[in-house]
Amino acid sequence: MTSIPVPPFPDDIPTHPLLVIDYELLKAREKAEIDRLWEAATTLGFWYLKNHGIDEEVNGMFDMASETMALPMEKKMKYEQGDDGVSFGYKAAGANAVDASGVLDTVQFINIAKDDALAWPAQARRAYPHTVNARMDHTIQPFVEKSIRVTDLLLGLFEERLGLSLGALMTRHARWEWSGSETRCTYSPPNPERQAIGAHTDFGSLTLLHNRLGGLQVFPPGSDSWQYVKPIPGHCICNLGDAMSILSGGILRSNIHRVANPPGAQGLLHRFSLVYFTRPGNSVVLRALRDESAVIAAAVAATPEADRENYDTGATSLDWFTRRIKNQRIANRRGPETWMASRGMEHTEHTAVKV
Ligand SMILES: O=C(O)CCC(=O)C(=O)O
Ligand SMILES: [Fe+2]
Repeated sequence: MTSIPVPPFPDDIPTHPLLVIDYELLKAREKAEIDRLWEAATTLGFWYLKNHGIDEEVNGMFDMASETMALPMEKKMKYEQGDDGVSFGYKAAGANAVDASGVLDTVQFINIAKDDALAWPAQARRAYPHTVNARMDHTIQPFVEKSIRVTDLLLGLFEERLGLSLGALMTRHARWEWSGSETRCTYSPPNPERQAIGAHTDFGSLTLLHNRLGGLQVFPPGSDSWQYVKPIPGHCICNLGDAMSILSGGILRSNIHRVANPPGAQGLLHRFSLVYFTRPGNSVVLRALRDESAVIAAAVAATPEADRENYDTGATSLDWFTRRIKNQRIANRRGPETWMASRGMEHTEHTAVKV
């Protein structure tokens, strides 16, 4: 599927510009580039990353996604993630709500735990369809390894800028600790009427997203509308999730986003996307690290009293993740309150309503 040409993203549709950050310059510790990363991370919390070196593995992952999604439904359902708040495995279309009124999503996922990719050929967390197993060692493992390498560099840079000691974030994302970190392939058929994925902030720390078609939209701070983020070949879209916002006392931004039908002629195509989510180790308590950084302590002190409790959740990463996944599942829905119970750091005025 990598060679199928796609119609271009329309040029008459407004898009939200993101800063383009060069991974090679970050690796070389170029101060000007690290400054731009910091600007992106503390304003919108989204940026493009070029020269990440994952392209070949990304192509293989898209092939794995189409092979997996083409399996008969009863095969895929054998690996369904279930309703208990675990996200590894397959998710069928319509298993999650996209808003408080309970409208159903249109997206399918295959989510593969970082712990399974690294443990292969042993099984850590769960079993997967043969289309996944067949590509574990030459596609999925290298993709996960490279995604971890990129993520570790970014976490190290954030540690420094946040005034944390060396390893303060890294040890909270240790590769050996079981976590919700996973790679996800998404598939959604054309549907101009419905959202593929409802408005949300990401649950974990850092997301690396490889998009070929449009459809991703952000709701920028201070804006009054959803805006598309245009895919750029060879550039991944990075964004920060709730855990980084909480650990940093709100200095790093976890911005709300969703997936709508791709615009223009792209809207007639079947959409696949590929994500690597880094989430803290299961045991990590989600609270601002104010006792480890004067910068973070000052940020929390400057937060309005009513919002300060957001930075001391009392939840472990596992609790946080399980609650959010579980309460999105339509099978667990009792009413709008179930959707609200799935919420994290979303700016709530934009999340419960259809905009
Ligand atoms: O498919 C996309 O463009 C974004 C997916 C996403 O936001 C997610 O899976 O959390
Ligand atoms: Fe997301």
